[in-house]
Amino acid sequence: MQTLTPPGSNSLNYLNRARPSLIRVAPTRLVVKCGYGFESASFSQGFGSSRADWQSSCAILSSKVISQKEDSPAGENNIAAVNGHKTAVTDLNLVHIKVDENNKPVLPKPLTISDLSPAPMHGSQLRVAYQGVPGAYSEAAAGKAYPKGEAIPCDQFEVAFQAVELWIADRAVLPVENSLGGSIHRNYDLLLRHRLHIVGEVQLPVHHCLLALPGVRKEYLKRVISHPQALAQCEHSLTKLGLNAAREAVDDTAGAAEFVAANNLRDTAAIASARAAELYGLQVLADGIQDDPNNVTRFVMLAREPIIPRTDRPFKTSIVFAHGKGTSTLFKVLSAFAFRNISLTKIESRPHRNCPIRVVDDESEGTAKHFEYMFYIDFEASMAEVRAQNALAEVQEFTSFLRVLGSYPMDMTPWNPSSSCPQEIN
Ligand SMILES: O=C(O)C(=O)C[C@]1(C(=O)O)C=C[C@@H](O)C=C1
Repeated sequence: MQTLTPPGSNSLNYLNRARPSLIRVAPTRLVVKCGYGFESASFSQGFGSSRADWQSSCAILSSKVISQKEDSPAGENNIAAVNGHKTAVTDLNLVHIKVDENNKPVLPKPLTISDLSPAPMHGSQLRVAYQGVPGAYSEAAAGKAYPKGEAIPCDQFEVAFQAVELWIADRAVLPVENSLGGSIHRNYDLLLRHRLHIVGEVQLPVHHCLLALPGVRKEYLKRVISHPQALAQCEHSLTKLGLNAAREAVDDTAGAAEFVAANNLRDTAAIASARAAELYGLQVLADGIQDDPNNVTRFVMLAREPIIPRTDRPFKTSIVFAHGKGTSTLFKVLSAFAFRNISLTKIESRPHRNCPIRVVDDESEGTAKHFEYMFYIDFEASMAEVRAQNALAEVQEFTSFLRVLGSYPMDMTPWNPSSSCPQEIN
């Protein structure tokens, strides 16, 4: 788990200074959701609501104590049960002291600074939502991102977002792009629709295996099932293996393995991890069947609160924006970064759901229709850097909507490519 120390004074100044300047307002309501002070509502709301929750829990607890006392039969005032704990009542109006099994008082410990950190909120273990079932690559990514976390499987990406929003989980770890298959568009759309912040990224080498029930030979196979990304990442290898099998997409790789095992399918193989083979009792028919040995998927770590951007290690910032009224918006936006020597690591466009088509009157040609897009950009700089702040201030001038999805440490861990070509086991 990543623990970031409090920000330096520069970033704090930045938070305070930038807050009003980059808020973007739609006709009637605030639409921009930016961490890092771009929208104060979310930043303070998270802490505010949890504190309110905590205060109301205290109020409920104390009202229970009082009603317990009032309900207690005469003569039993010295020991009361409060929420299942035996409590010695030393003074009717004052403090209830818990006692242990030897009737010794157990005094509450004072809160420390770590109790006040925003997460984890429930005990010391972070609950990390991922899409898929155990054995999915997303589970491995969740483990890489939060080694001490408790991985919580979710059946859909959207559920993982909601699990964090509803405090059922503390973080979500979700794939956004793969070196072979490209972007996972669904998660780009969901990032915009939900109000979570990107607080980190992990890159996971993805090493696929062809799995089948024990004793099944590849000649028997009529079907290969897996996540669409995994099928795309193994397209050429499957052809090279000479399989005469239809390919079918399912929700996740490990789910495919589980399905083959649970239904005792002797004509179906799954593309999944070696861990999925172990978990669901399948044999590995071919190992390392991804088309490129350097196959890597990039995952983002999402939280309810943003982290404070820093400058003491490489940071990346992700933004999303919509066109402004003027011309050459994209060119101007890219220039804002280029002039400041800020490298872009990713650019993605998605259709604008709320206004998908723009109608333009053209006197000579009649009416033209253009798709409207949302643009997602990742750039290599921290929002604590002045050059990044200035670039975004400029971007804001050309765009009708701008949101910072997160400013977070880059995953710099090198990965070892898996062996260079698929290995058939049988
Ligand atoms: O199906 C899984 O195991 C997943 O974790 C999903 C997913 C993806 O969505 O891209 C993750 C990594 C691999 O690229 C293949 C599939």
